[in-house]
Amino acid sequence: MTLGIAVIGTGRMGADHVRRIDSVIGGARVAAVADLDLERAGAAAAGIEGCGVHTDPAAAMAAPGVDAVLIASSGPAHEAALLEAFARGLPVLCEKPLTPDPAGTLRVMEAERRLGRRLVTVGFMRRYDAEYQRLRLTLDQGELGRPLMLHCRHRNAKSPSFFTTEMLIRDSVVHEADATRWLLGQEITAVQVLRPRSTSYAPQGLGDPQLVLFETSGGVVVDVEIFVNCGFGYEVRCEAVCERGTASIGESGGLVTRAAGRAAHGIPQDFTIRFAGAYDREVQAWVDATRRGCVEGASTWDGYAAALVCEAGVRAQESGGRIEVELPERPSLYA
Ligand SMILES: NC(=O)C1=CN([C@@H]2O[C@H](COP(=O)(O)OP(=O)(O)OC[C@H]3O[C@@H](n4cnc5c(N)ncnc54)[C@H](O)[C@@H]3O)[C@@H](O)[C@H]2O)C=CC1
Ligand SMILES: O=C1[C@@H](O)[C@H](O)[C@@H](O)[C@H](O)[C@H]1O
Repeated sequence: MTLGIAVIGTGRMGADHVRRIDSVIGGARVAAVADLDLERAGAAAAGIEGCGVHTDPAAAMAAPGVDAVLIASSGPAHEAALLEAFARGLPVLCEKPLTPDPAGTLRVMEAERRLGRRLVTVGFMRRYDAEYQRLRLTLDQGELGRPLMLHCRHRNAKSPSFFTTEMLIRDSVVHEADATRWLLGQEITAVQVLRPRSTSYAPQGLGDPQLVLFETSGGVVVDVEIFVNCGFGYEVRCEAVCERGTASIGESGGLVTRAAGRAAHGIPQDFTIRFAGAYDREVQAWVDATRRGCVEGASTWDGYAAALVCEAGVRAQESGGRIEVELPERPSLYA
């Protein structure tokens, strides 16, 4: 059976996911879309046969032929959409952050536990990126010895107009929170944030860049430069420093040219280019698992753990101190 998907939120990511489901991946169709902005929803659905266009997420989920939901609305709208999907028993792929704050994620987790089965996959797409997968395999194979440190760089050319200093952590560094847990198989136990002077290219009031430090349960220290108005392009790098060597990803965009005394390579301008393959694999994997009746990938628990790390990060931003992450015991549903 072809999976009928309701896509909630048809902004930048939602519209890209509609295009991906409609013309890149297999086994699924866009059955309905919803966005508060009807025109935007209509534009995303243009040319897709039988795709209903709505402003209300609940109406899109109730549309004929909907078997599953992809949530790509703004972070604060995720919780209501998730609970609506649960009420209908629909499997969900939800863009990160699962909710912007751990209190919201906890409510979602409690609702899913009451259902007694997993319905949610969180869109932490780096888990599907070929370079991240090779880095994890390299660490798992153990030839480099135990990891000691990760040096991460996360740079965006320009932040959206609605971006706040908190969002550098909750919206951007949330990726490194998940990637650290996934790469190392360790929990993040404490967070510190150092705040250099802000770039004059950041909108007024935005503290950009920042240096975020994680400590992990296995004694690894992770530094993350988050810089969302770097100006020159989109870069996500990670270097693992291990006992017998290092492994790094994100160093070059692929092709390198050498001419007239210079070597050069292009830099992607945003995540839709750098992570295009990862988004394709993520959505395909979710569709395939859902059609088999399975739920795979990052769980609500992973979304919660990342949200707790980000909460500690925001408190560390405010206090300038070292904040411990209080992670409760993992419920058996997410074992
Ligand atoms: N995995 C990744 O690399 C990325 C993930 N994201 C995530 O994707 C989500 C969407 O981000 P963008 O597309 O960049 O934002 P956007 O602002 O371009 O789009 C959000 C859309 O959601 C709609 N919306 C908001 N509340 C709604 C509601 N209650 N019901 C229906 N529609 C609603 C808005 O009208 C807007 O069209 C966010 O969770 C964001 O964190 C964004 C960029 C990259
Ligand atoms: O998820 C994303 C955005 O929401 C976030 O704002 C960017 O900083 C990240 O690079 C991107 O992957």
